Amino acid sequence: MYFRKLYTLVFLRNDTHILLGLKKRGFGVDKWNGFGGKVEINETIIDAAIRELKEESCVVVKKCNLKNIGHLEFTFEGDPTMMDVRVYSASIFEGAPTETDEMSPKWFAYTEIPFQDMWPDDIIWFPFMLKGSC
Ligand SMILES: COc1nc(N)nc2c1ncn2[C@H]1C[C@H](O)[C@@H](COP(=O)(O)OP(=O)(O)OP(=O)(O)O)O1
Repeated sequence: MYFRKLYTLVFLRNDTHILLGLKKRGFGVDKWNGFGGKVEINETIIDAAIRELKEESCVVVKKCNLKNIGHLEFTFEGDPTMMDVRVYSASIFEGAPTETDEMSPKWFAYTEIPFQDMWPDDIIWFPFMLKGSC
């Protein structure tokens, strides 16, 4: 039996590129990923997605411009917590992606995603996301 914990993960995209951030500390350090983190108590999932994106990249996105594109569940051997990750994408946002204490942002062409420096599961589900089939 697992204890479920809610997380968010946001990807900014345009027709050809996706914004990833290189995690500078903590869980997933030195991996490229979307922007996200834990949903706080008394916070909606979407508010958490907006807050984490801003904290980690300085980009502001409006609720109406966030599209819910997926739901991932991760478990780790010996850990009773299940990470319940709600995934969003947005192509309309305000501000320029800026390095923060947590993340260093960079745009990648869809053909040049750095899977070798990402979580190993990403190569399985990213292609579906990039094709727009989720
Ligand atoms: C295991 O595979 C994973 N793949 C991908 N692509 N993303 C993952 C995976 N496991 C977790 N994640 C995501 C989910 C969240 O967006 C982050 C983890 O959040 P974090 O622990 O950094 O949460 P914060 O609230 O920012 O934590 P601190 O404030 O304590 O730094 O990774």
